[in-house]
Amino acid sequence: MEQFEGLATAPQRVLTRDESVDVDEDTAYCSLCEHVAQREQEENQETLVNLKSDFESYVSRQQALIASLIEWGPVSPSYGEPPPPSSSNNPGHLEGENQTLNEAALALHEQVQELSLENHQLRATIEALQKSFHGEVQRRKRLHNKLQDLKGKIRVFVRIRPLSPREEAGGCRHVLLKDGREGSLAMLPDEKRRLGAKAWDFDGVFGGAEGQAEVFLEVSGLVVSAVDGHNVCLFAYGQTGSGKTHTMFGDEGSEAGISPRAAGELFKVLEKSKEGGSMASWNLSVTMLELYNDHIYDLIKGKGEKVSLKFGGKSVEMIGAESEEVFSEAALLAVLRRGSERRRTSSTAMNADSSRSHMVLQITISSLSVTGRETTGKVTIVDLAGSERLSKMGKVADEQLRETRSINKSLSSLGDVIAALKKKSAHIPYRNHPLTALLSDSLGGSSKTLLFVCCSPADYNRSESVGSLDFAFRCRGVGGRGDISSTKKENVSGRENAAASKAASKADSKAPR
Ligand SMILES: Nc1ncnc2c1ncn2[C@@H]1O[C@H](COP(=O)(O)OP(=O)(O)OP(=O)(O)O)[C@@H](O)[C@H]1O
Repeated sequence: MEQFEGLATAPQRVLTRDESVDVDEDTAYCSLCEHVAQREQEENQETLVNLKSDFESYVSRQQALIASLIEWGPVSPSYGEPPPPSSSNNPGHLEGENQTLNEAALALHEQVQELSLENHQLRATIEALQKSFHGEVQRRKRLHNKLQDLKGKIRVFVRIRPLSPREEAGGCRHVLLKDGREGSLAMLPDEKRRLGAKAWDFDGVFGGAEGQAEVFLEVSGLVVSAVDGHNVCLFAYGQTGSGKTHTMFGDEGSEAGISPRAAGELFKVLEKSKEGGSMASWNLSVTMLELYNDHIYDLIKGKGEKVSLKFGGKSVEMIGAESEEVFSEAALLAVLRRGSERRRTSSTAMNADSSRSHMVLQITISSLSVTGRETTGKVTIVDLAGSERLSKMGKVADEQLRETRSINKSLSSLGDVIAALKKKSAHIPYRNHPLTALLSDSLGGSSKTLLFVCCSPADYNRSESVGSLDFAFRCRGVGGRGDISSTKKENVSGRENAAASKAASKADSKAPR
């Protein structure tokens, strides 16, 4: 019965169109064909198992009959007396039955051989389809990467928070307005201080009416890139109290920010890739660091656990940083919550719950494809501490003064790195500050960066907003679409910039605030 060996070990995995990793039609079609062939093979397999069992029962019945024939028939010389002439032990009757069984077994054997051949052919079809499916998966990855790079290696979005109740009560004026064109932003002139209007073009502008889900739509494609093996950096920059932590972490439910949404999306993409048949296994680990007064602390281990940096050839090693493996979205969210609670905050003139440190969250995704290809990508999420002008802080304690100076120094190092990347300098000063050293493998090169510049819309924050937006505009020039943008300079002598002023007044009349 060797012809049955190995049939029970035929592949059992079934692919469905829904489980397909991507939206690419060719891949979906390929996956569907594989599914159909697989289904057919499974049906054949079931028939074969039934036939095998029938065949075995015929053979055992036949063997029992032969045994009876030997026992009772005239061929058996050991018995002197012939058996009594009953139908059950009549050798003539048994021989007839044996003949019928022989014929049935022969017919079954032929059927089994036919099905075995068909099964073999189906297996070859499945192998060919699987090969083509894996080719399609690679093609989808390359196209997705190309698309992300075409959008710009550093993409810059502006998020303008709504006026706070305190600002509204104080009669603050809304001076930052979305222009009609996508990604255009205008700032109203300040006639009293003789400051002209300004306008910028970014990759996108989110006003106060756009919620967390809309913001995340710009990020989800980059989460797929990280699973595909690229380094992705998402960071929030802006004045204190402008909405950075709200954007990067947010609150529960619909107010959840980028980090918890990215956590959910990561697991969704990983599970889909595994079920879709392209990924054999994955591993996800997370580190969470705080950079406070130029020192790095581990937020996973606990408050006060210092981390140091060791510079190798092109790499930077984090000594003392804990990397926690997580296997579910809930576990990753629990790590995020724990780390966020440990972060240093204090009350400032601008924000009652101001983050006084930079927070760097790194999620590393390693995966193994079914063809044996190993891939590692990383999502780095940075919630920068708020930049604050010392002159605006009023009377503050020495400690707060030191914090603010350290924050401003690190942000200026970040600016230097961006400027060097923009100039395509041979030397990029990543190592000048622990913040930029930590981001060295996620800023520049082939990595993809998405910067959210958060701004207050209020007139009394005008100069801080201009500072943040000018910084953001400089960043946008690093690779991609940003290279072809232009900005209109503020007219400091008091003469109005006509184009910017027109954009500002147009935005003032129709843009949602
Ligand atoms: N888009 C938004 N919609 C509604 N509320 C917002 C928005 N952005 C920020 N806020 C609210 O504004 C306040 C300040 O925001 P947040 O703490 O995120 O600022 P921040 O830039 O992180 O400040 P800091 O640098 O001082 O830590 C919070 O109460 C937050 O809920």
